[in-house]
Amino acid sequence: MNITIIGTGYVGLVTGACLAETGNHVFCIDVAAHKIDLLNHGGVPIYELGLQEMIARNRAAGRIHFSTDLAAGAAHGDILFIAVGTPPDEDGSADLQYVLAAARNIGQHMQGFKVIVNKSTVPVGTAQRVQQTIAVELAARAVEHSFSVVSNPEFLKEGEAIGDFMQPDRIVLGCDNDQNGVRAAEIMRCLYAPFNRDHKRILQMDVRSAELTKYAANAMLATRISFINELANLAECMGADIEEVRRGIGPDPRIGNHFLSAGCGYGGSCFPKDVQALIRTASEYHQPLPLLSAVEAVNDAQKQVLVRKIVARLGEDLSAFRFAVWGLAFKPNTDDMREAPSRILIAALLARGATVVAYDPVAMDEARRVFMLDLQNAPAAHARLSLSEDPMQAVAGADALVVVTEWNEFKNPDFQRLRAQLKKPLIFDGRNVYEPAEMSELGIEYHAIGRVYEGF
Ligand SMILES: NC(=O)c1ccc[n+]([C@@H]2O[C@H](COP(=O)([O-])OP(=O)(O)OC[C@H]3O[C@@H](n4cnc5c(N)ncnc54)[C@H](O)[C@@H]3O)[C@@H](O)[C@H]2O)c1
Ligand SMILES: O=c1ccn([C@@H]2O[C@H](COP(=O)(O)OP(=O)(O)O[C@H]3O[C@H](CO)[C@@H](O)[C@H](O)[C@H]3O)[C@@H](O)[C@H]2O)c(=O)[nH]1
Repeated sequence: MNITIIGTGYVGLVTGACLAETGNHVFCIDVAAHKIDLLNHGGVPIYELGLQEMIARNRAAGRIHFSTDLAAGAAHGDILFIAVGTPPDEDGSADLQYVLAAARNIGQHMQGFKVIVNKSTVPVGTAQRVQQTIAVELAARAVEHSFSVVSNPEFLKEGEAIGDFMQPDRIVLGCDNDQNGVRAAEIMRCLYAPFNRDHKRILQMDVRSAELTKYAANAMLATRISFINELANLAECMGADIEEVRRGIGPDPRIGNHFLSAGCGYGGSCFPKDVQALIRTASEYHQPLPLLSAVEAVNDAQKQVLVRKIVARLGEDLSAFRFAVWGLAFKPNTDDMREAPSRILIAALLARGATVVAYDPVAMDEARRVFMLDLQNAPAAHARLSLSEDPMQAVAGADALVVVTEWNEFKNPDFQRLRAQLKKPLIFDGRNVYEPAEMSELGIEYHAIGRVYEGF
């Protein structure tokens, strides 16, 4: 099929590459000329495992093209995916300006029947707004072309995006019940047939339920994380170990093991903004969501947990201390630092006078950009932050190591060397990467999240 993807970010690029991989002719459009230029020169603007190779293979086969030409994009696709950002607006609601701009562009240029697919995460009712926006543009052109807007939320995780897209748990299709909706549903089922070989993955439903399904999934996952973090903090006070508790509850199939890792809070471009947006949408319906407000509040507090532990151990004034920070991305296997707990931690350490040397395996360029913005009003603090290209160099002479992201390369370092490099054998671990008993044996003072550490 001929497919157009509007927006070449984490979702759009992965969707485009995976649909090209299954034989479609894909045209990827973005307003960011520098991204399109990079893609047309063999680069990829984001770090996602396997993506560069997949794009290169499909470019060489002539199945994927990149352009800023919105008119050509609207003309090319029988199916037009909207995969642009929906960042939080000032009041926490999803900012739909990019989605509606994409809809306007489609309406200004489309010819013949089109399936418009909303892949961005959007509040209930957005498909209707997209439909109305396109209709207004068609009316302005005094043309009649039929189309249908499908809600097809995306559930991929960064760092595992290609696997998630190629082997999805489910493919949610929200389609209208009218003639165009039925036609669109058939086309979408055909497009997704290669990802639905056991015929059980596609879940077709009405559009509004599909839109809410995406928020429900993220809200549920965020709730599990805040729940386990709250219990971790309690376990710590009581001398219980949250990892044991997790082991104890996970085998119950009603609970399960996944998404119950205690840590220094959830970040990323999705959970924080989507929980916030759902709370905001609910308030428009005069239906408060106190549970999700608590999930958000617990997470905001949890992002401070490492700072609290550091201050409790070393005092409020940290100007005499130097900290090595391992991990800047909001999770491993991505360069994404949106809402990353590392940003809160580093800003708080610097604000208390500390010196920080940080390292991340792939997010170093992003870190330079992000901290330039985060610390633009605090030049003196910014001057006390440096980035090191090597994890052991970052640790050299530091008073403590703080682990914020559980990259594989941090899981089993040369502990003797690490201990020798640190000025004090002191680790604050925001992701429970190490075993407290092993740290005791190594003579390292260890502070984790909700774990029992008996000292050395
Ligand atoms: N990142 C994820 O893991 C993930 C997973 C599932 C769903 N989502 C949702 O998917 C959507 C996209 O997220 P993302 O992380 O890919 O965003 P992103 O910020 O990485 O990419 C969005 C892209 O859209 C482009 N864009 C903006 N307006 C445009 C327009 N009018 N025409 C063409 N291009 C335009 C931007 O330049 C940018 O390159 C969001 O709604 C997000 O919530 C994200
Ligand atoms: O047990 C856990 C699991 C995750 N996290 C944190 O939660 C955040 C989000 O992690 P993850 O869900 O793996 O990453 P995302 O790429 O943000 O993916 C989420 O958000 C996407 C965008 O909506 C959805 O498509 C995915 O299904 C959903 O998992 C990260 O900061 C993790 O460190 C924890 O603290 N404990």
